[in-house]
Amino acid sequence: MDFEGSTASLLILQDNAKKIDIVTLKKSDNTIGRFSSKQDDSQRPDIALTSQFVSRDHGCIFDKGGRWYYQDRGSQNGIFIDGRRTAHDTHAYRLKNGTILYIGGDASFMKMYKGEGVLMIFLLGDYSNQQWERVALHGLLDRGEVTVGRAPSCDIVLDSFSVAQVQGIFRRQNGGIVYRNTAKKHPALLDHHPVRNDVVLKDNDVLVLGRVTLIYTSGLLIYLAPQSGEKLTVHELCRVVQVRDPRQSGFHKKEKTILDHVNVEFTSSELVAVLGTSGAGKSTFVNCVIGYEKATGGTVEINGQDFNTSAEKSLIGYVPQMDLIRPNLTVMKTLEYVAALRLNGDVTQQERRQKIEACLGALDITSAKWGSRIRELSGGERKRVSIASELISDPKLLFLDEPTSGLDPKTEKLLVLALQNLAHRHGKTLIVITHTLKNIEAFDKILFMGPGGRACFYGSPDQALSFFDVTDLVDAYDKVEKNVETYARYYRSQYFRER
Ligand SMILES: Nc1ncnc2c1ncn2[C@@H]1O[C@H](COP(=O)(O)OP(=O)(O)OP(=O)(O)O)[C@@H](O)[C@H]1O
Repeated sequence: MDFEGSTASLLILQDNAKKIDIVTLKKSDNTIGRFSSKQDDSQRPDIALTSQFVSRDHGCIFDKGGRWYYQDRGSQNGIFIDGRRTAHDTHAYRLKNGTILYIGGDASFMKMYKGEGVLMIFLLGDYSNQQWERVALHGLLDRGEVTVGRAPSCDIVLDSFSVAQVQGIFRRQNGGIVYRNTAKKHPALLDHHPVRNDVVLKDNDVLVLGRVTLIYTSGLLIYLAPQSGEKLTVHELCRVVQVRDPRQSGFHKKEKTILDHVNVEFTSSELVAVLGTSGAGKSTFVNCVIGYEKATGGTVEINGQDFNTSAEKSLIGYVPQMDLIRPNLTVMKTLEYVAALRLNGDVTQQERRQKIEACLGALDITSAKWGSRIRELSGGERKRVSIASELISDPKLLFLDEPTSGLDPKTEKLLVLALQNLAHRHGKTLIVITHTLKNIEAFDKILFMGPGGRACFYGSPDQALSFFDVTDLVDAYDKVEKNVETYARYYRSQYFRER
């Protein structure tokens, strides 16, 4: 199985940000150490740093069971992880998306000492081909206040809907630089704390505006606007419910596991089918992931952060089986209502219209249909409008409950192709509960659930055929039903071995 989503990178700033590197991490140990050109190349660590504060064999970063960790290797100065010093121990520290690692001589949080410390930011995803933006903030401030936001009129434009039109202002004050977050509905975070009123920026501060992370260092702002690349990690997800015990009289209850330690990782731009016999736990799985039903164990993380507490919750959309759109509204009015509800107040009329048209376009709903009432549409068209309206808030992951049920074969195929288009051309990840195997070859991955809410397989349709040793996937249902324990145990061991 291919779990490409566990790729991670390290952004490294050295020499007062004169040198910026991005390293794609291997899953096994990535050794970190000091290295100079005078040393023998065979001693070169994977992450070779030049700072005098770095020990020759400082520490290492590795992946274990789909999670990333930093472990010290007896370094002299230790390391700061998100501002906390973790010197002289060999505990493995969990790294999450955006974790800041700093090696330096000064005990105050991440202050570069004569520019010789090293600032590193751990990022989930592969950023090797992306360009980091650098803005000379000091220079811009010579001309007065500097605005930052989504609007093209801002001095620093962050092209992301997660950022407000005008998110905040930088200005000079008493020789320092102050950031004020002016967008009340869009809080900013500075080194993981919400920004209230004015904050004075220090070297190597990490400012998070929406989903954009900016590093302030040596008068520069360095940032990478987020692309697609969201990752949803489901870890040991369980749901146990109380049911009436038929062996006992009265109201005696017993526990029933309807979702049993499910582990799976969804990555961007994939169309995923959730398959399984009736009652296998497909809906329970999806409902627990999106938080509609309460999981009794396990975690759901998006980009390495707990999904339930994460501001990234808006990254997920859900299209129920029953369309919630109102039959008497036109297609355009339907989307306008959703846009008014979901988009921030500072989105202009023009931006809103562009967004609506882009969502309709992504589902191939041509302008000829924009004035039609929902009740005048075919089942397939109605479903497309439902999906388009869910796209308004720009979710990166979209869960759909049997979107093709009740559609004729031709419409069904067209809808599946539209879903595939959303995944491959628009960078969405779609997780689709389905009972039908028609068009299954259009899906990138299959999550096969077995009775008792057990995950039995996750991989491509072709891999599923060889895995279950069948020529038609329909025969896998029977095999899973009869051997759920074996498949579930095998899946689990494979999953953890490959991470
Ligand atoms: N709140 C609950 N209390 C008791 N049992 C439940 C509860 N919710 C779901 N179940 C049971 O858990 C099992 C899984 O249900 P779920 O709806 O997730 O299955 P499914 O695979 O989506 O089924 P279908 O394909 O028929 O929609 C079923 O046996 C169901 O009866």
